[in-house]
Amino acid sequence: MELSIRNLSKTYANGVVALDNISLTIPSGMFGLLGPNGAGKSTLMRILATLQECDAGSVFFGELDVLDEKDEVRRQLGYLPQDFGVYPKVSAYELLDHFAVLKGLSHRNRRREIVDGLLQQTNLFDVRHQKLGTFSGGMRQRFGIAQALLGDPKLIIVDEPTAGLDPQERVRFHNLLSDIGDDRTVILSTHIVSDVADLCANMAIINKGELLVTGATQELIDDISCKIWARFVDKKDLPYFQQRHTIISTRLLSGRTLIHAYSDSDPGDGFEEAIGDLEDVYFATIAGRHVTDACD
Ligand SMILES: Nc1ncnc2c1ncn2[C@@H]1O[C@H](COP(=O)(O)OP(=O)(O)OP(=O)(O)O)[C@@H](O)[C@H]1O
Repeated sequence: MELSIRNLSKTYANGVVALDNISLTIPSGMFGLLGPNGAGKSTLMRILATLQECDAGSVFFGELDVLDEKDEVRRQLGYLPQDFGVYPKVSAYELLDHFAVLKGLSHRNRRREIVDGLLQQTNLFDVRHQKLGTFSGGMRQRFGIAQALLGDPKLIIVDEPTAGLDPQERVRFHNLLSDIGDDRTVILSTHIVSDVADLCANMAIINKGELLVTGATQELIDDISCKIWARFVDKKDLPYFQQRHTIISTRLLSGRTLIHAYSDSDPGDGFEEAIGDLEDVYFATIAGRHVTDACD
């Protein structure tokens, strides 16, 4: 089912404009919401999860008025917040069972079936009697997904779920997310470009409360692919290149400084054509470059 956000705005009491007239259509499947810290992602996620009020705008999930019919939304929604805390002294099974009761699963045997199933799906069944305080970051996040899946929601929101996970745990977590994204609408909010590149068929980039671009991830990459030029430089020469070219990223590769320039045609100066990727889309968009003109 499609989530339709129209003209959504939110300004905090201190005057910070967290969301500035955002309109966005989120189709089913995995959708990546990408933006730097402070972009407004969590504010948007909390509004969608009915935990915060907006100032103006509308949100519909299919026919459901998300801003108005909060109780119904809560029944249909799974949410993994950025700061998902667990009770360290209870076991995974006990806490998930408790959440299941809160979700309205009152029938004992049925609840047991569902809780066991979710623990299996998130690969936590073997450790279900272990106290949550002993869990690693990755295990805790997988537990967070298990609780978000209670009640078989059609809309799932996960807010920066991979921050702090080691590479192996991230891969495991990605696989889990991609499994649950098959027949649902899953919004993944993150500042990690590769989370979106790995998982999301559709995406948006927001910064400072504004929607900068949205579309199919592969199309956005295709649109920029012919406009990225790369070269290694000595660090001391960086200001020279920054003055003469539109440098969208500077990164270290095996200890050497690699710069990417954005240009419709060969910028000269020793740059070579590079194959643009989602990081280039992200950096060029944040730098205020227009990236939606297709390549020839
Ligand atoms: N309760 C609040 N009161 C005032 N300002 C706030 C409040 N919550 C967030 N902000 C500000 O609103 C802006 C957007 O914050 P938000 O947390 O939505 O961004 P974010 O993209 O989720 O970033 P992060 O990844 O750091 O959480 C930031 O400038 C932030 O400082």
